Amino acid sequence: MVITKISADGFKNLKKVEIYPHEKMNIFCGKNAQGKTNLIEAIWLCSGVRSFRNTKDREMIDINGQFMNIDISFKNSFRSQDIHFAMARPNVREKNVTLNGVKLKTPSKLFGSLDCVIFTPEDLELSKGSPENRRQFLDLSVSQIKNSYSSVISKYDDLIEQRNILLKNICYGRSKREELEVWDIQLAQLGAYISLLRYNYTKKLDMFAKKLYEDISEGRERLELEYYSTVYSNLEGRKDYAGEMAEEYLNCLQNNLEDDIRAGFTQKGVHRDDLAGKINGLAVRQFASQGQHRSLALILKLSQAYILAEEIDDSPCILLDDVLSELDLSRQKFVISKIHDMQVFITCCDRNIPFDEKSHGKIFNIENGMIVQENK
Ligand SMILES: Nc1ncnc2c1ncn2[C@@H]1O[C@H](COP(=O)(O)OP(=O)(O)OP(=O)(O)O)[C@@H](O)[C@H]1O
Repeated sequence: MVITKISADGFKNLKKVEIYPHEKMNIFCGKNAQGKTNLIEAIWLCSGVRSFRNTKDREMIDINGQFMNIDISFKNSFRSQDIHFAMARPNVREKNVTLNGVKLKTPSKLFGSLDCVIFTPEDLELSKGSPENRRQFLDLSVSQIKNSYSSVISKYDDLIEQRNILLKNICYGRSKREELEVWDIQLAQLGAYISLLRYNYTKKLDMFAKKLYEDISEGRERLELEYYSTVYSNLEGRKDYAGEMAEEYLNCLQNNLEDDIRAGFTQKGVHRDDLAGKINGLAVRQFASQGQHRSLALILKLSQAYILAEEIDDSPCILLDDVLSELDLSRQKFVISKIHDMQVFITCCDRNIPFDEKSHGKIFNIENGMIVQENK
């Protein structure tokens, strides 16, 4: 997949942007607060996934302006496509989003057209940070290859919230235990399905990540990844998420009920699971060094890109927002060597990036929301 043209105007501080990216490497250089991340965010928005910065709709439009529009043309080996994304004040909820001229109901309908993988500095904390980050990583990864999955996750989150409110009400004698059943049955069905999808994805992840980790550690370290479930002791070979697995999930919720009432929240379930790893047999969480955490985080993101590429039978666009400057030279070279045959958008403040721009890419300069190509 290759983005051939990006136009943007009025998206945050971006002004009259019109660029024709290189089909491989694109580097966007600029001082702080010039609009580099805004450009990455504009591309990401057109992938149909919500803003990675949690930007509210009204914040997307230039504070001094009334409208914003983003236009992206991209192609794969079969066809060329166009995305148009626009909105205007005051009614920012009403977005004008079209794919190849056809109006879409919501921006999320763009999902699955322009496939992107994004690396941000926060992703470098993926291994070391909280389990919540890894669950979000798994959920985004699964939703990229299974369209309906993100709505399952939001439904599960709503149910858990309802259940937790009810648990507190039971604790204070305001509700009865029997009222839980209706929530638990639904939770068990969704939870079993989520467990299975995350488990299957983790198996793929393990396959790609093992090989990449061996490369980054020059054969010295062996990585194993596994899905840590708070409900199931073993998910190997399981398929019947609507039957046996849902039943086991329900039993788990019911067996923990008294503890949950005391705690005031649901202590077991996919909202408490984790992606766990071992390096040379030692648990990453307890024993990994800073460098090992960082390498693992990179490898998880690279594996995400490789799995998506395999699924869509094409390479996704890679968006690296201010990540390389956080890495030492050998890791920078490693990352670039693993994505050099995909289209890449890199933002940075300085241009000490290990690649030969003359033969392999374009460099753009960003200043005050305006973008100019440097090496024509
Ligand atoms: N709605 C908006 N309207 C106008 N300007 C905005 C809006 N939202 C953000 N900005 C401006 O965009 C600029 C930030 O752009 P961006 O986050 O892309 O910076 P950056 O070039 O990536 O910087 P850094 O290297 O520091 O991360 C800030 O100056 C901010 O004030």
